[in-house]
Order: sequence, then structure tokens, then C-alpha cells
Amino acid sequence: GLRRDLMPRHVAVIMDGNGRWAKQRGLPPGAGHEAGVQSLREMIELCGRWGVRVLTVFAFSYDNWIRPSVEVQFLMSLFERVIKSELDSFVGEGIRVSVIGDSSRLPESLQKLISETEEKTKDNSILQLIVAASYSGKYDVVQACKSIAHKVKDEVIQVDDIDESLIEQELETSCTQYPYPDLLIRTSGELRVSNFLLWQLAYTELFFAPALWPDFGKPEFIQALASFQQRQRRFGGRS
Ligand SMILES: CC(C)CCOP(=O)(O)OP(=O)(O)O
Ligand SMILES: [Mg+2]
Repeated sequence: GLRRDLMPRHVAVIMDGNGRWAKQRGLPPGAGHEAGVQSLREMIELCGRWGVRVLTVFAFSYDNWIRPSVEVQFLMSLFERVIKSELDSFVGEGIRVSVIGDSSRLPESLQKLISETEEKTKDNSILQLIVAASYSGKYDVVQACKSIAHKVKDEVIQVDDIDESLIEQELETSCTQYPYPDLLIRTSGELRVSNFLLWQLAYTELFFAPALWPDFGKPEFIQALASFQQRQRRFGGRS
């Protein structure tokens, strides 16, 4: 069984496979995304119950903007619908919601809803849900470098002040006290990171699950956590 003392503090998830799930059933991609929301709800519930402190989910990659506009519009309206319907329970269950990514490309109404949701849940401390929306790991590094360059130029900091912790403070995951995922789960059998968190994954344990995201439920999550709890994390040291 799982040991509570060995639970990962920060779990990151690349929720993949919604489209294939729908295709297998002769349904449009949107049906897969709707089914995927149920999986996310279940994972949030389990993380809160089992003592995970941060759950970061890849909800929409910056590179997903190239998808057919009908699917992009569906996803944008789905995000709005889900945040609206879940907001009260997030507040009730002590869930803090943060969103990372280039929000300028999101619909105005969604941007507004996101800032209201972040404000309403900022003092919650049971679980922090970080939603990566219109997010690019490489761009996260670019914007951090730009911010640091401005500070050096404005003589707010010196070049020698630039170290790992300064970069960490400038990345979009500065919204959490645990910016480094202990476990990354990617579903649907794909074995790649797809421009998700990059710097932050330096020593993250990777778990790849064959299940499509809508089929990834409690048994699959337990399997991923059990695998994590059996790993020897050396962070470059000797065994
Ligand atoms: C937007 C994102 C969460 C969707 C993940 O599923 P997907 O649409 O990439 O599904 P497929 O890889 O099966 O096409
Ligand atoms: Mg995919």
C-alpha cells in the first residue's frame, strides 16, 4: 500500500489522450476533453485527500494554438465552464488555484475569471492546483531571462546575483513554495515532455502511463504513486 510519508509533495501531469479516447468512440475531440475533466476532478480529490501539496496540470500548451479553431474555441469555453462550476468547491475544499502561461491569448472573459479565481482562492492551503494554460516551458525561461536582464540593466541586481534561486523566482512557478515536481505523469503512452515545465523537471521522477487521460483514474494514479515510492532519488549522488 501507499505510504503517506512517501507521498510526492508536487505532482505534475501531462493529461494526454483525450482525442484518441473520443476517436475510439466515434466522437469529436470535445467529447474526450469533457471526459478528461472528470479525470481531473478525481485526481484533484485524491491529491487533496492523500496529502499532495501541489498539482500542476498541462491543460493547454502554447503549441496547441495551431489546432483547428473549433477545438480551440471548445477548450476555451470548457475552461470557463469548469472554473465557474468548480469555484465554490475549490474554496470549500481549501484548494488554491494558480494559472501559468501566456494568458494574453486567452479570451478576455476567461482572463477575468482566472484573476478572480486566483484572488478568491489565494489563501487556501490544502492543495495548490496550478493550471498551465497557453503555457510553454521554453517561453517561461525566455520571460525569466528578460526580467532578469531588465533588473541588471536598471541596476536593481548585479550579474553575480544571478543564481539558481533567482531564476526560480522569475519563472512562472514562483507562485508556489514547491516549484519542482517530484513526480511527472504523462498518459496515453507518449514518451516526451512536449515543452511543458523544463527547468523545474531537472530531478523529477518520470512515470509514463498507457491509459488515455479520460481512462486514468484512481487505480492508475495509485500505480504511478506506488512506482514513485519505490524509487531511490539520488539527485546525482552515489547510491
Ligand atoms: C488540451 C490537452 C489537455 C488535450 C490532451 O489530449 P489530446 O487532445 O492531445 O489527445 P490526443 O493526443 O489523443 O489527440
Ligand atoms: Mg495529445
